[in-house]
Amino acid sequence: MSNTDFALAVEDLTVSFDGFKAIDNLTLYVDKNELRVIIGPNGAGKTTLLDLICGKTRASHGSIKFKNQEMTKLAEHRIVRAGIGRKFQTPSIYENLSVFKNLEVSFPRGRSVFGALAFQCDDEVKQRVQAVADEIGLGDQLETEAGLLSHGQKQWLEIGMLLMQEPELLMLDEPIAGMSVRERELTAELLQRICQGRSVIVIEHDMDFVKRIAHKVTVMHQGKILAEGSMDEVQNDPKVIDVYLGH
Ligand SMILES: Nc1ncnc2c1ncn2[C@@H]1O[C@H](COP(=O)(O)OP(=O)(O)OP(=O)(O)O)[C@@H](O)[C@H]1O
Repeated sequence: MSNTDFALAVEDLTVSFDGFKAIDNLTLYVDKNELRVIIGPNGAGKTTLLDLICGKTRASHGSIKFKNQEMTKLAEHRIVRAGIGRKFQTPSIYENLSVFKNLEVSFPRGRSVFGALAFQCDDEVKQRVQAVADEIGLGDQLETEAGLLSHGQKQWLEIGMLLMQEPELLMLDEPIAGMSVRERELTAELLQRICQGRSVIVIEHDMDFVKRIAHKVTVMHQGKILAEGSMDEVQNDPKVIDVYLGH
């Protein structure tokens, strides 16, 4: 494939587990500043697709290009460094550290041991921590121990930890699971803000939430793309109603 303007270009991607194709010759393009939601029934391959993009799982076949750079052969940390951040369902924050410290440790340090050692918490880091904390709605909770935050706040903190690295593609797996109604609203607003400077891919089952946030929806089924388009388009697609929304 030649170079494209897409942030992410996935082409002919396949992964087999013992002969079973969890992702089957899938092609998907995501624009810069786009918020894409992936929906589909259990076992459709949604999580596996994100695992492939972030390098946790290796493709059997096909290509994943991020800003025109091939990702399929890169180690996971190189994919992170290329600008891809991934949030899993369970938060992996440091419960006994403050919000400030959690964000501070996520600031990308110098790449060498010396860089890391010589690094001090200077104004640049403090400013970024404050900016990210404000973005995730925890700007006045910097000294709070992370373990004392609500479930929703912990999820936002983890998003903040990813934002500290300024990813150009952020991937989130069911970000509102377990959240209160108010937390869901705030998460929708947060996602709308953070996709203004980057692409975001969200896996989600809650259709009201999908309607609120999605620029475009991709429906997966049996490792393939069943439909793609606006929420209205996919919602009225008989194939989608048949395998997913009608149930
Ligand atoms: N490492 C693995 N080894 C074997 N099979 C796997 C592996 N990872 C995923 N699968 C299988 O691939 C299929 C797709 O799973 P995946 O978790 O990607 O689906 P999903 O669309 O995210 O589903 P859900 O909505 O339930 O999270 C499932 O049948 C699953 O059992």
